[in-house]
Amino acid sequence: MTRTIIVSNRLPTKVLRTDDGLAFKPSEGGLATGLGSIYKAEGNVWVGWPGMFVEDAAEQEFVTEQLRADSMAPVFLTESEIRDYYEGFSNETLWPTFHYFSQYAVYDAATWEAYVAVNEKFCQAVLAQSGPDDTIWVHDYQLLLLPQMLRKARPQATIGFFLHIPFPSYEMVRALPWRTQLLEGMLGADLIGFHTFSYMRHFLSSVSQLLGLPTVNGQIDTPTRSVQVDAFPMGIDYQRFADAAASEAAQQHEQVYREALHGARIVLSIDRLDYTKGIAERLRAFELLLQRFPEWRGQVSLIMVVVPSRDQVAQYQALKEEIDELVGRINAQYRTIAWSPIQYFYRSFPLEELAALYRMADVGLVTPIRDGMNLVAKEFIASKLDRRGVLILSERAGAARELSDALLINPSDTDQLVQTLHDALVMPEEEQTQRMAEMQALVRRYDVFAWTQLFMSQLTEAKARQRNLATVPLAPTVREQLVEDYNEASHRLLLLDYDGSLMPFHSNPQRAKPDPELRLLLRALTDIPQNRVVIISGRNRDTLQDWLGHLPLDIIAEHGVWLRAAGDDWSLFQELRADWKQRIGPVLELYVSRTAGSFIEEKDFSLVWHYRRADAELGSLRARELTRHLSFLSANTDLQVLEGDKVVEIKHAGVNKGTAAARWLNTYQPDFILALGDDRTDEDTFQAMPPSAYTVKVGPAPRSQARFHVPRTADVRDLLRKLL
Ligand SMILES: O=P(O)(O)OC[C@H]1O[C@H](O[C@H]2O[C@H](CO)[C@@H](O)[C@H](O)[C@H]2O)[C@H](O)[C@@H](O)[C@@H]1O
Ligand SMILES: O=c1ccn([C@@H]2O[C@H](COP(=O)(O)OP(=O)(O)O)[C@@H](O)[C@H]2O)c(=O)[nH]1
Ligand SMILES: [Mg+2]
Repeated sequence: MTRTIIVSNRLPTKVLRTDDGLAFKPSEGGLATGLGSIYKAEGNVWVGWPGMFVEDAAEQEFVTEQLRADSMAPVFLTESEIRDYYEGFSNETLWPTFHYFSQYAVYDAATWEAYVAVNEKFCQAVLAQSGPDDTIWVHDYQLLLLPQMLRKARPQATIGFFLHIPFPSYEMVRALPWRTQLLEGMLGADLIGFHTFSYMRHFLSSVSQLLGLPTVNGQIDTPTRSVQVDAFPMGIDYQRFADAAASEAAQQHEQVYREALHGARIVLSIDRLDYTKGIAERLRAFELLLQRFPEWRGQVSLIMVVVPSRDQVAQYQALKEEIDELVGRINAQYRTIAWSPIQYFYRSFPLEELAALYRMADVGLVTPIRDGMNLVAKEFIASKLDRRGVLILSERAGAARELSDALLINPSDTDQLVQTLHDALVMPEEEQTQRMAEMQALVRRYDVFAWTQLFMSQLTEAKARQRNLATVPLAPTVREQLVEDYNEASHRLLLLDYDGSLMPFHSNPQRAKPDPELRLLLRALTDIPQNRVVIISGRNRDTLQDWLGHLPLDIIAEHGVWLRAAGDDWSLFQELRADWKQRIGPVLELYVSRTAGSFIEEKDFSLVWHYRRADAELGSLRARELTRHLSFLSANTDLQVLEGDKVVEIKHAGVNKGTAAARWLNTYQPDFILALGDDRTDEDTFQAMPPSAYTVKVGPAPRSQARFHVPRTADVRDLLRKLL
């Protein structure tokens, strides 16, 4: 049976030390509360940290035992790991960076080391808890390296990753000295999920700009696999909150609270203590409300629950002081014997009491500066059984992308917030229930169970897509077979693409000259009398002649336009015209003027626009535009537009690498064929080959008509050496 192993930094249960020894309590925070409902299905396990330093071996064993009964497996962290990995790198480097608080971000090589080590520790724990067929679902920014670590240990594993916080713009990510490792760490997964489309877009943009990997329709082609990226806005356990709100206990609490508040209207604010939540800003706005709308004095109270969080991190301590001071000041200024403007609680509440607060609040005030999702907003909605109450929600919370019936505010615009608070307090009941009904329908439908199911089914699909690709890795067994067939053959044809297959790319194409190793390798291959070695390239014949002409090779240049058999002169595949270049050239010039770093390569019978040295995203945008433009201009002609690896080429339609390669097949009648290529233009070669040929796609990702795939040019060299 396949099981699901959930992995997150924090377990949904935390251990506490009390006077009576160790105690267990539900954890706070959206990840733990949100997923807490779903992991207990048969055989599943949740691997994570129990939230406290447990040193004693006997105590560790006790905790492990207790948690096992609840399908949890603890990862114990040492004090220095808690400091450097959790408080340090996770919460002083990644958290502020991903929430656009770069001024708070610390860059410290020592905490990075701890982050790597603890991710490794989690990796070992997951491997110990799971079998090769299990699905592993990794959560959040504390474990960005884990997917890749698991992938190394289990290349075939099914691995999902979900990020619960925003994924910021490339400009933020690039500031991290460890950006490459972090992105590569995530790419160990088969499916990567985010709360919103814009987080997903930012991630794809970072991957393309920092790793230079191609991304199409949310799919990233890594050298070994294609990885799917998608948006999955997380939901809550709707029924659980609706039931809690309906419970006898919640109603009793509500009654007690209402009596104590003497009928004041209630604005409710609930968060973990965090500078991303905009708590201080919210207090200032509430103070302004009392200033600008004096009619609310004595009439409305802000109930503010702040759940202690990360209290060893300096910024959190400073924020705590700021809040204490603000609350003190506002209360001191406005309170009366009978009324307090702010009821401030610095602790966490059990579910029934939270439910009572949600039930009774007239306004839910959720105004984070940045927030991955914000589940409090959704819990507030689920608890409104009578559909009365207004949600004020920051447009910078992930939840705002779904909850368009909330009163959306810009958390930097205090005037707007104050006015919106007033509007909410006077909103007609009919409008309240209308808005609430819309939001309830949505939050109920897209609950946490739907979320899990969707993520899991997309993960299964992503995995199936990888498997269904006809192109499979050139596994050691296949390679042995290839070498055996090669050894038995007497007329061997080797069709070798140059750039991206024999040679890695260079930002300046003229610098991708064959290195001594490659020249020796080609020389040795051509020395074998049974071999016919053909370089099959899109490059112009002068360059190929210059670089490789001295070797006894056959050469196909300009995608099949020019041919040269070893020792012979160059000849044209067929008579072609080049007058069209005068018409198309200026169009390419236009794109060069519009795209710094791009340039034109002119060949005898084709023109190429190169953008390898241009800004990656601008380049691919322009490439698509140029392709459309050229396709329009070349309609009803015999010209063809091709998008290659960071190039757009326009050339004759009837002549390509495939038509040229076919000529070699006919004249030479080989009994062994190896054809290598890396880009779109090599697909024509692959297509022209008989089924028995060894066709091998080189480089990022297995989307090809070739039978086999190798990730790097270095693998090609290895393979060719095997033939000597
Ligand atoms: O584990 P802690 O350091 O105590 O922090 C608590 C959790 O905070 C973060 O929650 C996020 O996940 C929510 C659900 O997806 C989302 O609504 C919210 O916007 C996020 O901030 C953090 O991502 C978790 O890893 C922490 O456990
Ligand atoms: O006393 C409390 C107050 C809040 N919460 C829960 O903490 C979570 C906060 O999640 P959210 O997504 O809003 O923000 P995060 O803390 O994850 O950034 C919600 O599920 C709340 O129900 C809690 O467990 N105890
Ligand atoms: Mg190539």
